[in-house]
Amino acid sequence: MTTATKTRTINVFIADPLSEDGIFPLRQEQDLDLNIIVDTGLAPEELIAKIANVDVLLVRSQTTVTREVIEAAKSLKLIGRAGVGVDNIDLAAATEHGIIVVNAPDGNTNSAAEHTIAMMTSLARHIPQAFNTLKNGKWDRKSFVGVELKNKTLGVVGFGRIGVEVAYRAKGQRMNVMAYDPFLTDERAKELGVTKATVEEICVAADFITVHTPLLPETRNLINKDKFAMMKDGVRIINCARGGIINEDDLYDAIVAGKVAGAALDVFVSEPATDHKLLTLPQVIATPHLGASTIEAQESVAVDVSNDIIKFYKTGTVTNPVNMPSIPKELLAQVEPFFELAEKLGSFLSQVTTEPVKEINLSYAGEVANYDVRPLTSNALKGLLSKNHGNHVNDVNARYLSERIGMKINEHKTTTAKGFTSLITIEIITANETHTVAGTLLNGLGARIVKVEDYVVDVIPQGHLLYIKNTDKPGAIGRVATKLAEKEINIATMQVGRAQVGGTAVMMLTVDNVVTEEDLVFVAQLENIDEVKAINL
Ligand SMILES: NC(=O)c1ccc[n+]([C@@H]2O[C@H](COP(=O)([O-])OP(=O)(O)OC[C@H]3O[C@@H](n4cnc5c(N)ncnc54)[C@H](O)[C@@H]3O)[C@@H](O)[C@H]2O)c1
Ligand SMILES: O=C(O)CC[C@@H](O)C(=O)O
Repeated sequence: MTTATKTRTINVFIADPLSEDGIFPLRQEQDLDLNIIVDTGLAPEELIAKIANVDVLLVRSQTTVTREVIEAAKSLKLIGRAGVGVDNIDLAAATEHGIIVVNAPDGNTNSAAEHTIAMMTSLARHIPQAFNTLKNGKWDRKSFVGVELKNKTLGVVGFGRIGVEVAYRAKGQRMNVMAYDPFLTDERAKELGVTKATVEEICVAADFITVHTPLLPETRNLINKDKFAMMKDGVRIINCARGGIINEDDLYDAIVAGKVAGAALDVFVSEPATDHKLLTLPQVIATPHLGASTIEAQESVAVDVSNDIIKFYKTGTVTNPVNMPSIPKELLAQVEPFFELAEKLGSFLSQVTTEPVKEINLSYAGEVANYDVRPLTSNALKGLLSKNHGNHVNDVNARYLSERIGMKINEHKTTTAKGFTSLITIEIITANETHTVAGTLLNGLGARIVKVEDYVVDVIPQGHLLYIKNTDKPGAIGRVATKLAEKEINIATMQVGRAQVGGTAVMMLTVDNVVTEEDLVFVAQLENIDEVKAINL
C-alpha cells in the first residue's frame, strides 16, 4: 500500500449523501491534500464519466459500484462504504484491480437493531395500517387487533452484530429467542440466553422470523417456499437486512395463501421499490431502507470510513478492510515488522528464476508462527509478482493474481526456527527449478537474508546484489573481484558459502552500482563460475 503526504492531491468523490458531521475528519485533515467532491444521485454512466481521476470513492447503498465503474476509475485506490453491506460493490473487480474496499461495520448496528424491533412491533400491532386509517378520518378499532410479543418465539437467522442486538432487545420484550448462524457456538448461545437452532427448526417453531445475514450466494432465497411450507400458520416475517434473502415471490404467495400473517420489510431485491407487488398487500408494512437512517448511525459510519481513508494514506493500513484479511490492530502490529522482509524475499526469488512459478511454499518458524501470517504471505507474493506486474500488484490483489495464474500457495508454521527467533523460508517451484531463500529480523539490526538455496549467508536485503554460483576452487573469489573492479563496480560486502569443500559454492555480493547484462556476461565467463544473477532489492 501507499503512503502519501501533502505533495499530492487526493481526489475523494462522495457519491451518496453522507453526514456532514461524519465527514468532518476529512474536511479538517491538515496533513493530506484532500480534494473532496460531493456529487450524489448520479446514474451509472454519469459516475463513469466523472471517475477517471478519483482516488477514493465513498458510497452508501444507493450507488452501485460496478466493474465498469471500477475499470473507468484509473486512479482509484480505495472504496469506502459508509455502512455494512457491500453487495452494491463489485468486490471481485475491486480486488482484481488492487483497490481496497473498507466498510463501517459497527456504526449502524444499534440503529438497524432498533429499526428491526420497531418493525416487528408495528407488524404485531398493525400500527402503520391503523395510522393510515385514522389519517383518512376513520376510527376503526376492530380491524387492527394485534398479537403480543411476550412469550412468542422469535427466530433470528444470522446472528452477527445486528442479530445479537435484536435478540437482546427481544428478550427485553420477554420473547423466547432461537438463533441460527454457522458460527454460533453452544457456549455463546448459552451466554446470550438463546436457543441454538437450525434454519429449519426456526421455521417450524417461530412466531416471528427475522433475517440478519449478508446477501451472499448461500443466503439468496434462504427463506423460500419450502421454508414457508414448514412454518406455523400465522407466522410473521421481518427483513431489515437485504432484499433477496427472503424470496419475494414466495413471500407474496405465502401471504396471499394465509400462511404468513404479515411481513415487515425495510429492504427489497431492487431498490428503490416504489412499485412492488408486496406493497399492494395490506399485511405488508415497509420502510424505504431506513435501518441505518439515524443521525447517530450516519455520523458514526461516515466518521469510521473517513478515518480509514486518512489512515490508509498516512500509514498504508486500514481498520475495516473488506477484501483483505481483517486483522485486529494489536495482531497486525506483531507482523508488520516482517512485511518488508517477506516482500524482499519474494522479490529475491522472482529474480533468481525466469520461469513461471507453479507453487510457492512459505514456512513461518519460531515466534512469527504464533501470528496471523496471511499479510506476510501477501507481501511475499507482492514481491514475487512485482517483477512482471510492477506497481499493479499490491497487498489487496497479490493473492488473487497469484491464484489467477494457477500458482499453488502453501503456508506452513513451525515453532522451531533453527537458532533464530523467527525465520521465514520461501521456496518456489517452477517447471524445471526449485529455489529457496530464508530471512529473519535481527534484534536492532533489521532484516537479513540468512540462507540462499542450501547455503548459509548473512546479507542485508537491500540495494544491488550479485548472486554467483561457482565451483569451490582457489582463485574464484579473486577473479570475480578483479573483473568487477575492471568494470568499475565497487563491492560493498561479500559473503561466501559452500555445502562441502570442492563442491558448489555461492557468493553473495552487495555492490554500489547496477550491474548490467553485459557485465554479468563477463563475470559468467570467468573460470569456475557457473551462474551469475543480478538482484535488485
Ligand atoms: N436495513 C439497513 O439499513 C441495514 C443496516 C445495517 C446492516 N444491514 C444489513 O444487515 C445484515 C447484517 O449486518 P451485521 O452488521 O449484523 O453483519 P454481521 O456480519 O455482523 O452478521 C452477519 C451474520 O450472518 C451470518 N451468516 C453468514 N452466512 C449465513 C448463512 N448462510 N446463514 C445464517 N447466517 C449466516 C454470519 O456468520 C454473521 O454472523 C447485512 O446484510 C447488512 O448489510 C442493513
Ligand atoms: O446506507 C444506508 O443507509 C444503508 C446501510 C445498510 O444497508 C448497511 O448495510 O449498512
